[in-house]
Amino acid sequence: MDTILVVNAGSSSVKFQIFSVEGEGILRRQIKGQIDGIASRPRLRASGANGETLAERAYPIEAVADVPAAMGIAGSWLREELRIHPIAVGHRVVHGGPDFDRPVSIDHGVVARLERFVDLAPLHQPHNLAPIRSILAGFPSLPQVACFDTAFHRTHSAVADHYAIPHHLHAEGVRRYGFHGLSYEYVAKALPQIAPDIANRRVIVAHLGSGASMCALNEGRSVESTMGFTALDGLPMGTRPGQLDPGVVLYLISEKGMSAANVQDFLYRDCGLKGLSGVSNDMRELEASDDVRAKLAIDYFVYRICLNAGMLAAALQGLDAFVFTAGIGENSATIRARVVEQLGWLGVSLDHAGNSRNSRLISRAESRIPVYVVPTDEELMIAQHTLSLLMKQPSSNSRQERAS
Ligand SMILES: Nc1ncnc2c1ncn2[C@@H]1O[C@H](COP(=O)(O)OP(=O)(O)O)[C@@H](O)[C@H]1O
Ligand SMILES: CC(=O)OP(=O)(O)O
Ligand SMILES: [Mg+2]
Repeated sequence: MDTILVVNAGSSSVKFQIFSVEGEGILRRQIKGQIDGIASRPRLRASGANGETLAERAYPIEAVADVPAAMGIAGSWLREELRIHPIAVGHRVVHGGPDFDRPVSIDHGVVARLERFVDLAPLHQPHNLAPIRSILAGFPSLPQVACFDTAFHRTHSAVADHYAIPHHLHAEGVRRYGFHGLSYEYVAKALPQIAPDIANRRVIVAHLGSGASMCALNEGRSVESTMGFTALDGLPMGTRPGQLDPGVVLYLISEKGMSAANVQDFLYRDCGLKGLSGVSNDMRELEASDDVRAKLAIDYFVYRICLNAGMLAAALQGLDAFVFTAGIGENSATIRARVVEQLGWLGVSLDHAGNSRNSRLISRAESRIPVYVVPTDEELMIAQHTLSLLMKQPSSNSRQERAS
């Protein structure tokens, strides 16, 4: 069976899927797995084509303290227990910079260009590139494809793409890229089936995971994002602050004597829900906590989602639907209920029973704006892009040399 392996390293999880290639352009999911709760309560879960459990293992926090450790565990499970031999590997690569506006076949030159963005996505890019490099070294003729979080947002207008800084900085790549593009692309492609009435209208999608952002979609294309040059901006996240006055960074440097490296570490690892609560970066733990600072962190998260919804509705000049996705958006009925309640002024009203069941449509029939929960599938987008690049290649020698 010809298979494609997909790898998606996020900030609190490593997700992977294996698809079989069945005829021209047809993919079938065979295995879906993830290690989540990295550095909080790590767990490997994997299921087969019919949803049957293939693995369910909890790990002590010290065993999976970071993404590389999780990548190692997922890699050995796939290699040693499943013995998969893919014909191609598709990777999520968070930062594509100004030049990569679509998925690309990977070679050493592409890797060298993507290494330039490690400092712009330090929680992701190194972990996205590490498996690419080791596969290039071990299986140089195994096709690999990089799919970018930034590419889907390259449709932004010039005003949405700029900061108010001198032009030469924009020319060298200091732009408002936006991230989570593979997730938004999936939602944009899924909406015509789920909600044909609104799929081509004005939709806000809230990708609420460990990293979190929101996207304004018009006719299925991204017109605005809460994230910018890096995945630090916009909503508060597990360990990142979201929108922050740059004056705070100057204060950290001048008053606290922090170096650039210290500030980078601080902004990517010590802020957000973790910094504000002092309890955890993990929404499940905050929801279970009685600590007043955990409550403040959740209040802040909800408040900023609603502020940003106003901004994106302004970018869209109105709103026809709202979509929740990603770890928190798909699973936390409480956060969704609080967001919808605070957006009541927009004419949204919640179907509480549907919301507690994580139904697809969670707004009431009389709600002026329908609200949906759409489980994202970044890995399916990556597999589709990988297969279409594979089919464009004149001849692939991947079938002779497969990963073992
Ligand atoms: N049942 C749940 N209730 C509340 N939050 C949840 C639930 N399940 C997952 N989450 C949260 O989702 C987040 C992880 O989302 P995910 O999209 O997997 O993140 P990433 O891809 O950025 O690693 C964590 O904050 C986790 O606590
Ligand atoms: C870009 C980003 O923050 O990704 P994730 O949510 O997967 O950490
Ligand atoms: Mg993610």
